[in-house]
Amino acid sequence: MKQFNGNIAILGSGNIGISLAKGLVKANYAKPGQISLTRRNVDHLSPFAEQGFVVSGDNAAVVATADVVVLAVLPQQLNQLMDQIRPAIDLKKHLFISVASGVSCADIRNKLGAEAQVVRAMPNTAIAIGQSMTCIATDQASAEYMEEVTRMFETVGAVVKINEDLMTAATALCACGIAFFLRGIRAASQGGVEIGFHADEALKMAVQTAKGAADLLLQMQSHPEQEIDKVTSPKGCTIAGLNEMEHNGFSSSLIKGIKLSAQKAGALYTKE
Ligand SMILES: NC(=O)C1=CN([C@@H]2O[C@H](COP(=O)(O)OP(=O)(O)OC[C@H]3O[C@@H](n4cnc5c(N)ncnc54)[C@H](OP(=O)(O)O)[C@@H]3O)[C@@H](O)[C@H]2O)C=CC1
Ligand SMILES: O=C(O)[C@@H]1CCC=N1
Repeated sequence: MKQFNGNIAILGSGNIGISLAKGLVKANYAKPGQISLTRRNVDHLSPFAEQGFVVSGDNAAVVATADVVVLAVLPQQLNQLMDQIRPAIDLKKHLFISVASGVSCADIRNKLGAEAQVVRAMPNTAIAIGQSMTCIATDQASAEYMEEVTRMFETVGAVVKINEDLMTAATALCACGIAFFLRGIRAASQGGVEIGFHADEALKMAVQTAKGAADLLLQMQSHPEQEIDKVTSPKGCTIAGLNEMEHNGFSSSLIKGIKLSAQKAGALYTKE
């Protein structure tokens, strides 16, 4: 299996780029000195320089020193970035991992070269603490590159390999999804304040309750409704609250939001 013991360039070190860098270091996949971080406003990266990361505003220079190149700018910023790095690419050496929503491996090869090894990854921000749900896909990258990308993302969470045509769906469910669950926790804590708790204790209670719900499903490998059935005592308060939420569109709004996010994720990139 191909092993990358070399340098990783994260081009576009914003929210997800920095989360990835933090996660890879926390997981001991790489040392800070092996990870180069770029952005145009490079001053914003000085806290990371202090932690030992290489920081730069020069994408092409960083690519020249890297084995793995992570494309982590917005879809709307990607064409310009790829134009910048094209002269520095060594197609025999570089593995490209794109986390950009709605940009296909073929779109990236069209810009970087037909022989480019391109894998798409869709992590979420929990990658910073090793708890990402990351979906990965490729159309043409070799099995050994896919194995290495799997190994890399398995150090920072769970990995599922999917067909590339499902990547926008994965964006909505997993990458956007973490925000949906966070909003759910926030809403629960606001309910907790209305019924008598201080905000800090309500939030702590809501967070631990959400964690318990997720862990029940992970550890018992059961279906949510099986676990819900154990909570809803006949004529009880849980079913009363749950049905009131459903009358107000709880499941429906989550489903509709996920569908809209998936639609939007597929429309963020414009080919040039
Ligand atoms: N946020 C998330 O949870 C997730 C995001 N994604 C995807 O990751 C990508 C980034 O999203 P996100 O992190 O939220 O966005 P951010 O805006 O936080 O990060 C993008 C970064 O790219 C930098 N940038 C822009 N142009 C260049 C350039 N030419 N060279 C170097 N750096 C550049 C920007 O900094 P500056 O302006 O200083 O250059 C910015 O810090 C998107 O494609 C998104 O779809 C995927 C999964 C999850
Ligand atoms: O909101 C966005 O467009 C990005 C993609 C997935 C998460 N954040």
